[in-house]
Amino acid sequence: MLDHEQVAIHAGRRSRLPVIVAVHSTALGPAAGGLRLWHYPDWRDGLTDALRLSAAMTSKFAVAGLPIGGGKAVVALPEGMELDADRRRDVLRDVADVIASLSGVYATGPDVGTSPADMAVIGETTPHVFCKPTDLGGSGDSSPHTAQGALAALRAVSRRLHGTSSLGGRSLAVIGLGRVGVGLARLLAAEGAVLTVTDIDLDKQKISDELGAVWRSPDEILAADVDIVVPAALGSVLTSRTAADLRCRAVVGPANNQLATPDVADLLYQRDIIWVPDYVASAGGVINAISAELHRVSADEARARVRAIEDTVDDLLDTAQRCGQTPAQAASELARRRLSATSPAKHRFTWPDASLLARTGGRQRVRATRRSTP
Ligand SMILES: NC(=O)C1=CN([C@@H]2O[C@H](COP(=O)(O)OP(=O)(O)OC[C@H]3O[C@@H](n4cnc5c(N)ncnc54)[C@H](O)[C@@H]3O)[C@@H](O)[C@H]2O)C=CC1
Ligand SMILES: CC(C)C(=O)C(=O)O
Repeated sequence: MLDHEQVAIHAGRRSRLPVIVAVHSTALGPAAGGLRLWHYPDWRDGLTDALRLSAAMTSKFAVAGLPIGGGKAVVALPEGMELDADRRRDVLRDVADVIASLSGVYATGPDVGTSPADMAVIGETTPHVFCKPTDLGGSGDSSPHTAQGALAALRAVSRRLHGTSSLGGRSLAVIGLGRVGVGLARLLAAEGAVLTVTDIDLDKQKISDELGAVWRSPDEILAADVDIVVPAALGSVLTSRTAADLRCRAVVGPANNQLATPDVADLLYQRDIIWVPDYVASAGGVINAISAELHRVSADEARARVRAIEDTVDDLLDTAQRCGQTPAQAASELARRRLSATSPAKHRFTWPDASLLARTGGRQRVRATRRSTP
């Protein structure tokens, strides 16, 4: 059975590439979630990714306490296809057309393979986009905030493991030195953490050297003898096999959809390894973007909301311990409670029209507008 409210699949008018937008839930508000532009063996693998990623966004917003629903967009590139600047622009305009056709049910942002500059191109067609560059009125790159949020989650776990939130002297293995991973690795190195790192892109070894980290191959790193493994690349790194190989005491990181299957959370629990659900640890980027662009709070207040992920993780770990649950069960119950506390889906939420923001000079707190469903 399809769990999602709607899934749009279009062959891009210009690029002919498959553009997929999955809206999982608008129970809490209009849906949001990033645009992933990535290679897949088959476009249907991109569809599977979009379905899983959008469902995770619903939980992410619910646990973060934001009145936003879960969605995600994926453009599935065939293996080996590289996009030159013109073709990339075509793809982004195709994505913008699909988002515009959804009339405000979904707004996009950056994810793997996309950036604020890409959001600016989408913004030429539709207002339903966030994280555009700051000089174009957006909140800019989400990845530093995602890294700060993951750091906050790591602090809560460090307190559990070592009695202090400081990560100085702790050993961590960071998987993936992309925009979020490298930002997080730099924060950890600045605090005196002992780092092991990897990426499939061997050029990233330069960053490893710069950070004074130990480089491992992607195949070896999960079994590294460290305090905490930090997934910061793509999903499904935790399988029943890799869970058995782990030698760490916790797995906490910003990568979305880390579990290949939900039961891996139970395997980790049985091995006494703390796993913080990815949709909790990775929420910093959207917390900042929504706080800045929709709630119009100050940069300090947005940062404080991102740092509050530490309290959220503390509370989840407390609840899990008290109730004899895994942190995954505690988080998913919290999300379920918040989702079921909303009134039945009699109305569909949509993103406010950009003209509303323009009319209010962008200073007024903008609420999602509600549209009656037939
Ligand atoms: N950018 C953001 O604000 C947010 C990102 N995330 C998640 O964090 C993760 C990283 O995102 P970004 O840094 O933005 O993406 P990115 O595209 O900048 O970086 C991904 C990195 O992972 C590497 N990689 C891919 N497969 C790998 C593998 N098997 N082993 C090791 N390295 C591998 C890539 O070479 C690249 O350096 C993704 O799962 C994303 O969905 C989650 C929330 C927000
Ligand atoms: C950064 C946002 C847009 C996102 O998709 C996510 O949190 O996964």
